[in-house]
Amino acid sequence: MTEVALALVEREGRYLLQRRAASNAVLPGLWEFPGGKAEAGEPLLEALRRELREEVDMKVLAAEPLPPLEGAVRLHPFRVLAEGRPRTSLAWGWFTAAEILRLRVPPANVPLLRSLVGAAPPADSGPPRSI
Ligand SMILES: Nc1nc2c([nH]c(=O)n2[C@H]2C[C@H](O)[C@@H](COP(=O)(O)OP(=O)(O)OP(=O)(O)O)O2)c(=O)[nH]1
Repeated sequence: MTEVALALVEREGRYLLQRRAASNAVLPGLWEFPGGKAEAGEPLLEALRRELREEVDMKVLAAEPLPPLEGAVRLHPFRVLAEGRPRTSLAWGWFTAAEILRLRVPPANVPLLRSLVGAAPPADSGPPRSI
């Protein structure tokens, strides 16, 4: 099974999304969380760090894993505290989970997005701490 690390970078209730290139053979034009496949033997947290750096030039400061989702690939979402501003040649933006559900997204993301809508973190929960 292909293991994919996803970065849920949330700021003020909005998540960073980027739009996959229209030319991408896989899920063209869909709005996704930054992330990608772990290489052989690569720990998920390393894949998360590498993909966030490669895709949006941001640095992971802290990450907390959420339950994985099984589909064509296995998605491993992490709540991520990241440093910097996104820099990418793809279209990108900050969206609430409810807004994301109105965009074209990978089908496997829908249950995750629903759980984010239903479980907005309490105001005092603070940013992710573990790493
Ligand atoms: N990045 C990302 N991938 C997702 C999301 N939802 C989802 O089903 N996927 C799937 C699509 C792909 O099958 C897989 C990620 O593959 P990818 O092609 O983006 O991976 P990669 O960056 O490692 O790219 P490559 O080296 O294979 O070109 O996970 C999501 O929100 N973000």
